[in-house]
Amino acid sequence: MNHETYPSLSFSAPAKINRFLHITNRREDGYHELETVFQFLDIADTLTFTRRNDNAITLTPGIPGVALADNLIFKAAKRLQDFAVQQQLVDTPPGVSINLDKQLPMGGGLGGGSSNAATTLLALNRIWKLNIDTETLARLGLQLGADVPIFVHGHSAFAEGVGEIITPVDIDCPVFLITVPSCHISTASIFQHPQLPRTTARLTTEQRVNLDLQQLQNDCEKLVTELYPEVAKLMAWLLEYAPSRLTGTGGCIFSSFTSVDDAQRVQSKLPPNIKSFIAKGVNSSPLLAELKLAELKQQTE
Ligand SMILES: C[C@](O)(CO)[C@H](O)COP(=O)(O)OP(=O)(O)OC[C@H]1O[C@@H](n2ccc(N)nc2=O)[C@H](O)[C@@H]1O
Ligand SMILES: Nc1ncnc2c1ncn2[C@@H]1O[C@H](COP(=O)(O)OP(=O)(O)OP(=O)(O)O)[C@@H](O)[C@H]1O
Repeated sequence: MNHETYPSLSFSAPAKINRFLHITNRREDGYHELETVFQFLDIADTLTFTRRNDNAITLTPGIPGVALADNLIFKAAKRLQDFAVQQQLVDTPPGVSINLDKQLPMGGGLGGGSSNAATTLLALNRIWKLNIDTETLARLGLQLGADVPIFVHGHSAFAEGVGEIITPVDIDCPVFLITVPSCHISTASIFQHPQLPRTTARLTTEQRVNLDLQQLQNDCEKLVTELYPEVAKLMAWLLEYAPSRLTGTGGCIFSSFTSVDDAQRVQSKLPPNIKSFIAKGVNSSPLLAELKLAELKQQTE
């Protein structure tokens, strides 16, 4: 048996925000068609991958309350392993030990689970030397979650369809104060709610070309603030200081500032029970640069 030891490689799984979110249609399968602009934040989980000599996929530490089989990191690794075998890209199923340093709040609309899945697909594609193209990885990712393709592509983007039709855009990169209410909001429960508006008109070509992100809203915001008084109270408080909006189906809110000092001034006044952090918007996911570096290192080895 081959007992080769492999180096460990670490990659970021950044957060995203939806700078606006329109719901334009409900499909027959229950999924919703959206129009949104995704932007990444310079805050991330870190995943460390070590190739194994056997075909096992392990994850440490686990996420309390999420079974290994339901963890999007495990699901992404398993999906890629199965695909590699089906497509005969490998002689034997490859294995990996994964370590997760979780920094992103979960279930708040920051896309941590989807981002973890995308990082796993991209990192293992490299580590297992599969050479699968980005489009195919995005397609595999879409089977795991609507937001995975955007994290695979790794650039700020206008997204439509269920989020998988992606047009890269370069947008302003404010400093954000991200506030994290204590309530957990299930994405599925918001999308299933009878009072969710679902028929916002699609943007015109003119609106798409000259995106005015200040003017465009999040269609989930009215419903979420009605259902969750804690979010309503926090939103009203933040709006006194800065333009503020819900990300995804909530409950995290992002407030925009031109400097870290300004964001910190408001952060210092927040009620003590509200968790928060300051992050900058970025147009390119830090993961892209890390993958490029790993590729260069591999070439010189
Ligand atoms: C709303 C967003 O946060 C915008 O970024 C995302 O599109 C949600 O993406 P996600 O959490 O990866 O969502 P998924 O795990 O794919 O779906 C969770 C649930 O939300 C609903 N869902 C999700 C995305 C979408 N475009 N339409 C939907 O109706 C579905 O009921 C689905 O069962
Ligand atoms: N690796 C993972 N990281 C985070 N959550 C995960 C992971 N794997 C599975 N999950 C499950 O997914 C749920 C949603 O987590 P996530 O952080 O992606 O939410 P979110 O930011 O609201 O996502 P979105 O904006 O895409 O709706 C969690 O509550 C958890 O049960």
